[in-house]
Amino acid sequence: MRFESVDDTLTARAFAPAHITGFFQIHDHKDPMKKGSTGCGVVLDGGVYTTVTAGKEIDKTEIFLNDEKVAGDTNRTVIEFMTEVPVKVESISDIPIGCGFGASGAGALGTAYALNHALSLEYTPIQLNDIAHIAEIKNGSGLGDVIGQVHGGIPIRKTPGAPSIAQIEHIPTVENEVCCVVLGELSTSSVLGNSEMAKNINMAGEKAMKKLIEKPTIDNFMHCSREFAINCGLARGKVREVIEAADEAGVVASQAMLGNAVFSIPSTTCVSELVDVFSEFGEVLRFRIRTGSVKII
Ligand SMILES: Nc1ncnc2c1ncn2[C@@H]1O[C@H](COP(=O)(O)OP(=O)(O)OP(=O)(O)O)[C@@H](O)[C@H]1O
Ligand SMILES: CC(C)(CO)[C@@H](O)C(=O)[O-]
Repeated sequence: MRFESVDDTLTARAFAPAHITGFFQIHDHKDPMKKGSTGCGVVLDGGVYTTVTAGKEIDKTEIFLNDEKVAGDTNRTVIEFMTEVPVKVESISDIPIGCGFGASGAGALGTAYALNHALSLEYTPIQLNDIAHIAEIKNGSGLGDVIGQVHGGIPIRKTPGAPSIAQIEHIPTVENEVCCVVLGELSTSSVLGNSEMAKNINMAGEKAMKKLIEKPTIDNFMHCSREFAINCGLARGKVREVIEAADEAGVVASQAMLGNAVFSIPSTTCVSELVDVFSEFGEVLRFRIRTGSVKII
């Protein structure tokens, strides 16, 4: 692809939603198409807006997140897979980074869709979804977020692997409110790389999945997630305190995987009580469930 003049700029913008995992099981495989997770999570109306630009003035690929230059390894893997043209990727996130909201998956999906549109590369949505999944797997930044993000709502990921092969089923939902409080960051790759933790995650994840399948409701999803977070040993310290404070107010909350953050999907009558409890620990972030998926904007 050759750009004749500086006016000859190609650009496109995409939105990809956040995905909070409630519980999961790791499924290792040497083929990134088959590696991933099973589990269940919720897709939010907040997420990452990604603009991709190519042109004569852009001679090397650079990635920006919230106006700061970042390594953007997962985004880079997406780009290298799709084109040799250098591009500028600018993501603006209205969700916290490194806190269990699937920002890396949203960035990968947004990059894939915007790049495809900007350069008219003619990949299909199915291919773009798989490319984003493979980039997450190769960089250890996520396992199943991309699958959730492309389906919207509350997808139960019943089999692992890339979006084109993973089987999902939805928990019926309207666009309920999701409340969150963030206590700090937690690196996804550091948890996934700890073999003792991975063993505990898999034992607790299997139990949670069995229990959810028996009764696939939002209420049961929150109970299964809470039990998972405590059983696998990830919910400790302040995260545990927030979960217990919510218990006292009669609302089930759990940890956003994998982050130092707590989330809940309260019934409309409990929202203000939950917000009061969460606000004692930090700023309360309020979203709605997004039943749609990625979009070019
Ligand atoms: N949209 C993005 N664009 C560029 N870099 C990103 C983006 N999202 C996350 N990162 C980078 O990924 C790293 C955090 O990855 P991590 O997977 O822990 O975060 P996350 O995706 O927000 O959380 P989780 O996967 O647990 O939901 C940080 O170094 C951050 O700079
Ligand atoms: C590993 C994970 C919890 C990190 O966000 C997520 O990608 C998932 O559910 O597989």
